[in-house]
Amino acid sequence: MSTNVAAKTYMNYVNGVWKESTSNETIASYNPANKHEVVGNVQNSTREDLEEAIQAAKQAEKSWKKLSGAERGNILFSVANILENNLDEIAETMTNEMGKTLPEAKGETARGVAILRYYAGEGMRKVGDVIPSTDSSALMFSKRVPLGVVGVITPWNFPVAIPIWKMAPALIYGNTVVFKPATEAAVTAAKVVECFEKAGVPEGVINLVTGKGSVIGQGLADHSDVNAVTFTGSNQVGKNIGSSVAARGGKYQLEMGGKNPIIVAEDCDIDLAVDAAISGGLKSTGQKCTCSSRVIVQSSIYDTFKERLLQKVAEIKVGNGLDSDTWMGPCASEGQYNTVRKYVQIGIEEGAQLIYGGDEPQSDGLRNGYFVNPTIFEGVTSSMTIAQEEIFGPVLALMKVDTVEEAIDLANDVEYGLSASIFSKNIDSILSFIDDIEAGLVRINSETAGVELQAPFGGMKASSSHSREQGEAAKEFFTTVKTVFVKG
Ligand SMILES: NC(=O)C1=CN([C@@H]2O[C@H](COP(=O)(O)OP(=O)(O)OC[C@H]3O[C@@H](n4cnc5c(N)ncnc54)[C@H](OP(=O)(O)O)[C@@H]3O)[C@@H](O)[C@H]2O)C=CC1
Ligand SMILES: O=C(O)CCC(=O)C(=O)O
Repeated sequence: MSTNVAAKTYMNYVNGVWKESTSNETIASYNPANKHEVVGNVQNSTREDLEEAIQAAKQAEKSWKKLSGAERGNILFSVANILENNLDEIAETMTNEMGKTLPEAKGETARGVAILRYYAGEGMRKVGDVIPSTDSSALMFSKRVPLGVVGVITPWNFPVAIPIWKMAPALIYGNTVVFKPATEAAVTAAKVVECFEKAGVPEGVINLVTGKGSVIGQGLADHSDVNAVTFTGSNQVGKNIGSSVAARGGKYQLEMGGKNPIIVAEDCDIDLAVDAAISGGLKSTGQKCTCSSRVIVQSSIYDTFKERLLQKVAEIKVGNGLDSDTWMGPCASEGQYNTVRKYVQIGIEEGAQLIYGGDEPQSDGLRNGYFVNPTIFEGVTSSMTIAQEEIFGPVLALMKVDTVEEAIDLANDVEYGLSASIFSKNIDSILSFIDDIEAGLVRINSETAGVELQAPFGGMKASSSHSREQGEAAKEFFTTVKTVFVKG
């Protein structure tokens, strides 16, 4: 493990105390825009550290769940205010640590603030229903109660918003949390947890344990005192976590990949569709599970669409996310960079035509980062790897079809079903799309990415474990129901 002495070292947060791992080892987190710069060091934790955190969370749940929803909500309102006051610093850390541009990082942090306020308000809303009993002298009602200890395992691509959209609902409904962030975004995660500490969240209610996924993530999945696990990340890891938690009777929720299509119908506003393909496919360097990666275009407008797309993509400025003129930052890590390069090569070998990018920007200032240019393939068919597998990079695959029906069939011809969009002015095409598309997020004349915190979020098919996150849907996952029968 490498520790950089010049960079700050961040501790675990266990039972209200910032503490070192029993391993006495740290892991350095590097800036993907400059691989020689260490953003911070985080603890390389052990199962012993995790055990302490889980027991602290178990103990704390007894009193946390006894607070009223309004009391827990007031604490979350304070966390929101503290996060808002530290927005610039946290966003800058995010940009340094995983590469997204500063405006995107600020937008995401502001979204974290809004999510916290939404769930803080949830503390004043109902947690049950009165149900008429067949016995006229009895009172029957349902009451939602917390699950207990929740393990939160998150990825690096939304290092503020995803942890908050899992932890805020877990906490407001009375659960306690053990949080294992992605190692590549663990410094940002520590700064988010500092906001919870400063807001006075009682000891043990939220615990941060950084370290390897195979040790800490798997440890959460296996531990019988962890009542539920919520995960966002890759399909492979998600499936393993799901089966580990299910094997011991725990509850789990998985949000995983996407291979999201955007259908460009011949009657659409082509400029709008071009903007959506670029924004939905290339923002955040294509590292969103909701990113558009397949652009399915009707043949009658294909050439016009392609020409305008190429014109606009040529205007994209790749660079360090902190520079104000950068539109697209680096890949988040060497691993992601290698993955993108690998898929570009596979695309070429399988016969797709590379019509833009596929290489790296040549500017001297970018030599030390994991930069790639936006990339466009055409002549992509559904059997090709780049039409089937999640790349998680700035790569668009253009596919040509004759009809909207053909487009919808092609759109559905993947194992994933997270988000899908159509650009059309024809109400029949739009209604068929809404009915027939296999996706949890169905977007009309709007890009595939972009999630609203008050609405259910999740996918069909291999994209999720069929549950939904965010909005009121979170209540389903983070609580269980008691049916109470009272006879006087
Ligand atoms: N749906 C989405 O939003 C995301 C999808 N992905 C997809 O996954 C690919 C790989 O990205 P990657 O970061 O490796 O995603 P992972 O699924 O490996 O990581 C997600 C989280 O799971 C943890 N983890 C890793 N291995 C295990 C394990 N064996 N048991 C329990 N937890 C584990 C990670 O910890 P640690 O960081 O320590 O490894 C991280 O906290 C991407 O290229 C992309 O296709 C990635 C991120 C988000
Ligand atoms: O599109 C978004 O805002 C959310 C994307 C997301 O949840 C993810 O990439 O994991």
